[in-house]
Amino acid sequence: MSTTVETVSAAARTAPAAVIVAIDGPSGTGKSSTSKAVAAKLGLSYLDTGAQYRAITWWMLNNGIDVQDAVEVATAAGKPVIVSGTDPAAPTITVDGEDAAGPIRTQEVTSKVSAVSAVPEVRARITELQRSIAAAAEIGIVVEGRDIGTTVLPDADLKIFLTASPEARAARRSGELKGSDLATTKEALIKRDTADSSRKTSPLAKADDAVEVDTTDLTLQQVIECVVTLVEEKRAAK
Ligand SMILES: Nc1ncnc2c1ncn2[C@@H]1O[C@H](COP(=O)(O)OP(=O)(O)O)[C@@H](O)[C@H]1O
Ligand SMILES: Nc1ccn([C@@H]2O[C@H](COP(=O)(O)OP(=O)(O)O)[C@@H](O)[C@H]2O)c(=O)n1
Repeated sequence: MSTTVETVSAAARTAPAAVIVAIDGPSGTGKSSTSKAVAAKLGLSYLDTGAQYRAITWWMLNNGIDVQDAVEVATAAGKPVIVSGTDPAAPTITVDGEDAAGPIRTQEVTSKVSAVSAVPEVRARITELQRSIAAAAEIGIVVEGRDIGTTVLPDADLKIFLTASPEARAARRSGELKGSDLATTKEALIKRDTADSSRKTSPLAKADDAVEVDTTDLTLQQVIECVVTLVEEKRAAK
């Protein structure tokens, strides 16, 4: 009996303390790439909250919901079952048991997601899901989105707010979307940022205690190293 207790307390002494990292910012600033790499490097879980808002939007579109009708969206918000896999090497997302990783990235979902994510009932549902996933991450988690530092996890150990010029962000995004026009991509991106920043319920915003990192002139590797250093400092101080 005493051996078990001693073994457990020895393990507790050597295990790194769970660390919660919130990474927010507009589209194309490098949140997903940075968060995945940092989580993989430090052995943490990873949660892409944008994928969850995309997943609920995809479900609404598939189920004949008028996404411009906030009342209709609010009424349906509790129906889909969204499950996120938090391994940074292979993050997954399913809706009612169906793999949604591909379909949530279509232009149609991208152009509709801001309307759905602005509905308070949608945010309440997804926020609750995000908090339960973060609470279950024993070693810690990197959670990326728009309102993680301000609303979802206001007590996070470390909050990062990534920014970059609209030109840099549009160039990165159109590099991903084969054959897309830079000006159109930039316009769509600015429109979505404006909608996300101006909604009433938990808009895209930098938390007062977040560290702002402008990634415009940084390589992805530099951003990853910067965030890894900040997390390690927080871990050491715990
Ligand atoms: N600092 C950077 N420099 C150049 N390209 C980057 C940088 N950060 C991310 N990228 C690239 O930009 C694209 C968008 O990055 P992503 O991580 O998806 O951004 P977000 O999650 O903020 O929308 C990806 O193709 C990624 O590889
Ligand atoms: N925490 C979050 C994350 C995303 N979102 C919404 O989900 C959309 C898609 O997020 P995303 O992270 O996949 O977007 P990209 O950065 O990939 O373009 C955003 O434009 C927001 O409308 C949100 O409202 N709150």
